[in-house]
Amino acid sequence: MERMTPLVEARELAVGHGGRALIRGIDLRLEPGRVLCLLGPNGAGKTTLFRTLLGLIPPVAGRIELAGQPLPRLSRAQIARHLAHVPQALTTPFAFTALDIVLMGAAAGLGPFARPGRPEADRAMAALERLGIADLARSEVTRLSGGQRQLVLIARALAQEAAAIIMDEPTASLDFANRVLVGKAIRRLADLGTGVILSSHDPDQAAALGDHALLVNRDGPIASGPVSRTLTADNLSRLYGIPVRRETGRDGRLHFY
Ligand SMILES: Nc1ncnc2c1ncn2[C@@H]1O[C@H](COP(=O)(O)OP(=O)(O)OP(=O)(O)O)[C@@H](O)[C@H]1O
Repeated sequence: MERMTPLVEARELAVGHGGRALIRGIDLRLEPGRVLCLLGPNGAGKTTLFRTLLGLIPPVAGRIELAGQPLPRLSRAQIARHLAHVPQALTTPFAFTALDIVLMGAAAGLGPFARPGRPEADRAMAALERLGIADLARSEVTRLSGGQRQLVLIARALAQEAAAIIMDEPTASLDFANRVLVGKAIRRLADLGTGVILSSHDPDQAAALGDHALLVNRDGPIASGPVSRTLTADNLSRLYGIPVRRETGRDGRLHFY
């Protein structure tokens, strides 16, 4: 059977800062419609890996391809068509409205001198509606709560309509209802064919949302593969350096404690 070209592929990747590797030997592959969860302790290098995959910092070693094309050969606008990014937090000192921010996502695939028009505005509004925050469109983001700002960032990534989205702890600052909302939105996106790579500090969430998991700590990658085989008590105990137990609930979901 012919193998599908992955949306994102990294081989023998080493990532770090100033040429010094934090993690070495990362192999990852994201296919359309799949959710890959990255788990690891604080400071392991998850954000550094994401910034490397997005072409924002150079790899220390190894190769990255987006839809079969080497990352260094792609322009920023081309990368934006392949990969959208939901950072950990929205930081802007400017009084942008939520709609302004989401419009930036809708316009990310345009050339450097093109201006967003009606189609981009419609896409931005549709993304806000999908996350149930259309009523925030005219609100200044500096006045929104952390959770609302996070939803705006996710809407910006949706509006970009990239083939894959990288999300850095997308539900970290959300209350329970918004966590559920965003979790469902992520699964729905994947069901419609988008590839998602997300980091999480919650193995239960990774098991619920992920198809695959990649576990990395300061020693490097510990395990990767389908969630049920990768999120084992042994692997998570090694990952976090504490005893972890795993249980399968009556609903068939994995729980860790
Ligand atoms: N621009 C930078 N220059 C030098 N070192 C950096 C830079 N950004 C981050 N680091 C260091 O790289 C290491 C990994 O940071 P990173 O943010 O990638 O970890 P993380 O796994 O995402 O952590 P967390 O779970 O706490 O968000 C940390 O020790 C951090 O201090």
